Amino acid sequence: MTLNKGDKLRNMDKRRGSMPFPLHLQNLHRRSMPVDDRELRSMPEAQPSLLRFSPAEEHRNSCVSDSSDSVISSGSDSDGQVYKVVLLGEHGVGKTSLARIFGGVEDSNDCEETGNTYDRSLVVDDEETSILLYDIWEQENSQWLNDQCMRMGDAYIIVYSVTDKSSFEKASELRIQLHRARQSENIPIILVGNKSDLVRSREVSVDEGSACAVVFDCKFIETSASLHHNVRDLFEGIVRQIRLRKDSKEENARRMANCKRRESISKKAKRFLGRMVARKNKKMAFRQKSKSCHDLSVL
Ligand SMILES: Nc1nc2c(ncn2[C@@H]2O[C@H](COP(=O)(O)OP(=O)(O)OP(=O)(O)O)[C@@H](O)[C@H]2O)c(=O)[nH]1
Repeated sequence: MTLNKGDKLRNMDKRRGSMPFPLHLQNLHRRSMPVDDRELRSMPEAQPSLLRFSPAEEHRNSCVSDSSDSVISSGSDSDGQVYKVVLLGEHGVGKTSLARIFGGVEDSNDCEETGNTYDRSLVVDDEETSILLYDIWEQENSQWLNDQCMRMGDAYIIVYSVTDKSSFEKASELRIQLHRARQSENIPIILVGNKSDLVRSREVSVDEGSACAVVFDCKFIETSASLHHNVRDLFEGIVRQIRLRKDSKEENARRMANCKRRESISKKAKRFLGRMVARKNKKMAFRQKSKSCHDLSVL
């Protein structure tokens, strides 16, 4: 997306809102936008306090969504942390359209007024999580900004258009770049094939999308921003992926703490054999992974 570098945006205050998909109340949308490199550099880290509503506003805006157990509401998440989710992808694949649905801004006439960052607290599975969604990826204008994007996210949504093969290839490149930038980290990534409504001009099949996700070890979903198809699932999915990794990190830390006593020889042997079997049986591992790449609620 092209960043708006106007003074108007520079001076705009951060606002936030909370509302279920779909949403038409533009004035409730909150944005905080890093409009150029300098601003992004000087931008303070998002604090949960920025995301709190006044009680009156909270009452007005909180609401339960119609079809699932998710709510987009105000307030901070249970651990007080705000997770940064970054949208990546080629020009025109629908990043902004997806972000605007998330942010509750759908009228394109409001383009000038909206920024590149959207925050929402989503209640998924009865738990609240605050998400700051960044739609600031630029293909060629700023290497610094792109490097920053690769480093700053707690989770990533890599979007391609199912009607544009080159955007699919670009998505693979982005996945590789991300892997290089964050090698040792197990970051949640969802590969998104957007514009699934354009059936006749499809150039990338569902199978190609999911095979790519399996190879690149990430989750996969097809969406249509135009029809709002699977958009809710996408954002709930990213929340679940963030939580799953957080939980498994905590679990690992707990396990490490408990594992002060020495492992028995038989346990070590079991672990070693387990690894050998997994390595030998790559086909099986591939099949297992490919089964789960569509399930955004498991690791
Ligand atoms: N049919 C269809 N059109 C879509 C969909 N999503 C986005 N579009 C259209 O595709 C065009 C580009 O969408 P954007 O959301 O601006 O794409 P972007 O990735 O943000 O593009 P840049 O800002 O150039 O990086 C717009 O005309 C959208 O209306 C979709 O799911 N289906």
